[in-house]
Amino acid sequence: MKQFLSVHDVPDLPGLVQEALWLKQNPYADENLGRHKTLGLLFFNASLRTRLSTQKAAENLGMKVMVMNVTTDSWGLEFEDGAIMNGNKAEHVKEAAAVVGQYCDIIGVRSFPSLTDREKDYQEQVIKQFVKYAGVPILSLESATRHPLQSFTDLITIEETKTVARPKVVLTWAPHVKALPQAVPNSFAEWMNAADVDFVITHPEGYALAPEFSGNARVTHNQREAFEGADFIYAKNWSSYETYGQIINSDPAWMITQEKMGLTNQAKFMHCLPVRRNLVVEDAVLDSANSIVIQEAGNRVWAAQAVLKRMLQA
Ligand SMILES: NCCC[C@H](NC(=O)CCC(=O)O)C(=O)O
Ligand SMILES: NC(=O)OP(=O)(O)O
Repeated sequence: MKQFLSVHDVPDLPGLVQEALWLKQNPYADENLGRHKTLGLLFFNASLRTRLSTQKAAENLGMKVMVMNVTTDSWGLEFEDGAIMNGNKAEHVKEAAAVVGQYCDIIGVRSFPSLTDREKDYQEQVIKQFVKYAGVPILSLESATRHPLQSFTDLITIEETKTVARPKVVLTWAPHVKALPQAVPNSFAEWMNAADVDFVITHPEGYALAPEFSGNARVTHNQREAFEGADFIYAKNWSSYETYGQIINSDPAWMITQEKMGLTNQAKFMHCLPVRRNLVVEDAVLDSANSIVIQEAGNRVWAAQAVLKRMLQA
């Protein structure tokens, strides 16, 4: 793989899933593959899981890792072509990406959307500028519209915990106090549509995902109906795509409760984390035996390791 920005960069999805599950059993099998190779991780936004799991994955492959919180530790970056740089941005991405490319063999980038300019966010300007100017392969650590390492993790977690061959997987919107990106649900939908699962999305009116991501998934505004017979409940808040970046519903009735989990086929509860307790999901669900959020976060290592392995072999 020459880059990892979306599921479209994966030539054989079942093969990559098996690779990640194999690496979970054999974490040090490729400990010399990344010898003398350096991974740079650039964060424009906060992270706990992505930062630590990707670093651990790279170290399991023998890579050296450099991590930078770009917004606080480096120069303000300009992304507009032809900009007259007389404001507070000291460096253009043309130089910055190319320079980091001199030090690193692979560069990971996390950059959230503005949530103010839909067209610009969905053009993925930031990560695409890194692809254009870095001169080395780029790994998405969550971009404006996608979080492929998370979605890949979610798929391997479903694969290792499913009890039926073709599980019913439900992506459900849940309330939140902040306007959050659509990256996680977009990406989850894109990966589930590419996998062999029965995929359903449920959200309040006005929260439809961009059609390029929801694809042919079944969509319902009736959360209880969606939960019936589900094998996996994947909860996530997102801000509206239609009324771009806005919170247009905060109805607590959409919170995930034990009572609603009772409608399912003893579904496993999933969330990418961080999650706000008793707002998105009640304590009783997160603390139940059916919650697999910690296992899911643990699997971030194996997803990242499988992807980095393929990128090193490219
Ligand atoms: N990387 C996983 C999710 C990151 C981000 N969540 C957040 O910003 C939560 C922030 C808060 O709860 O204050 C999101 O939804 O895309
Ligand atoms: N799920 C996830 O990406 O977590 P972080 O934002 O903490 O990296």
